[in-house]
Amino acid sequence: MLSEFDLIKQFFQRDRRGRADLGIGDDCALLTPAPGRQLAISSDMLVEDRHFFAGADPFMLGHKSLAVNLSDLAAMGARPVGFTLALALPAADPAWLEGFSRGLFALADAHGCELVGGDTTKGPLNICITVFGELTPGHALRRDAARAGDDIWISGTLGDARLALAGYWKEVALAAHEHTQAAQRMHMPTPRVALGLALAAQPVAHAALDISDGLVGDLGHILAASRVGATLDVDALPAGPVLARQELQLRRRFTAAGGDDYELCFTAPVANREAVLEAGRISGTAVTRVGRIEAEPGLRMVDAQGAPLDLKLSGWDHFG
Ligand SMILES: Nc1ncnc2c1ncn2[C@@H]1O[C@H](COP(=O)(O)OP(=O)(O)OP(=O)(O)O)[C@@H](O)[C@H]1O
Ligand SMILES: Cc1ncc(C[n+]2csc(CCOP(=O)(O)O)c2C)c(N)n1
Ligand SMILES: [Mg+2]
Repeated sequence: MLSEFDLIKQFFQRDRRGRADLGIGDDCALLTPAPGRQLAISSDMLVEDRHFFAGADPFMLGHKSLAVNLSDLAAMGARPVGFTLALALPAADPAWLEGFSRGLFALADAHGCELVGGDTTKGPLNICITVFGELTPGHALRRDAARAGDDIWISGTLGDARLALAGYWKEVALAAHEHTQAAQRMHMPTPRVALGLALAAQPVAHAALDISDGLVGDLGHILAASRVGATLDVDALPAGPVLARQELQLRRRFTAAGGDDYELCFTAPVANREAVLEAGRISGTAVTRVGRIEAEPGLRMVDAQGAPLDLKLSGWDHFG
């Protein structure tokens, strides 16, 4: 039987020296911030039966637990530095821990983000990560920084994760290979860290966030914080490759209000269009212009001809 401390030592404590002055093993980790840089901090929790199905693949769960957190750093334009991991586990299962830690560290190492501490307890499966990043003071891509006249942009594609969920829920009948492809987007999201860094560099963008609850809900946070409104061209939203083959109404619903996308939605002045495209190129991330920030409050959704669309969509709400 693995004890609590064996488990930490075997699966989470690593010998290599990292950025932290003191990592796993004491009451706190110690990190020295780089001189003149600002810390960006965010937490995200994944709960069984709410964020993932019971029996979920542990490698993909390790990846996703960190990916959704790195996505928040990306949305702020911060460079990942380190993270803590709080875990509740129903049992100390070595096979599960091996897969989980492999998925977690594969992504952590790809971003130079060090696991510096955490907490482990017995209980219903629950994974909570807190990430730490750094950025140049004044360059953070804040939700309150959108201005009337800005373009609205989206990274990558939207809706395939929601389509996969619809497949699991039997809302939509998908061929097995289509479901497998869409499910990859749901279980293994790609945090757009390089794009976030490129957008915060000049800075090129004004406001940004990552899309976790669905675009219309999340864009609403930018509009409220910035005290502006927007027109969104729903038919310009880039659908994931599997969703792109579905009918128009489903495409509209799942691109505009899917959830689990972990793409960036950001605003930038019209004068920076070429700079945004360049940020996309240097980060290897597709970027698509999908609307305009306006002084008039409210979100106006329109079709490709500019005609109003009344889609009655809202964002994911755990208590809604
Ligand atoms: N229990 C809490 N105590 C303090 N602040 C919280 C708590 N829960 C959320 N917040 C804060 O509320 C804001 C919105 O949280 P939320 O988790 O919805 O973030 P998000 O980035 O919109 O979504 P996601 O968590 O999917 O990335 C964040 O600033 C977050 O730090
Ligand atoms: C089993 C299962 N059911 C539903 C979903 C969809 N889902 C759950 S939480 C969430 C929003 C982001 O969460 P948060 O705001 O807590 O970060 C979404 C889109 C899923 N992934 N797995
Ligand atoms: Mg977020």
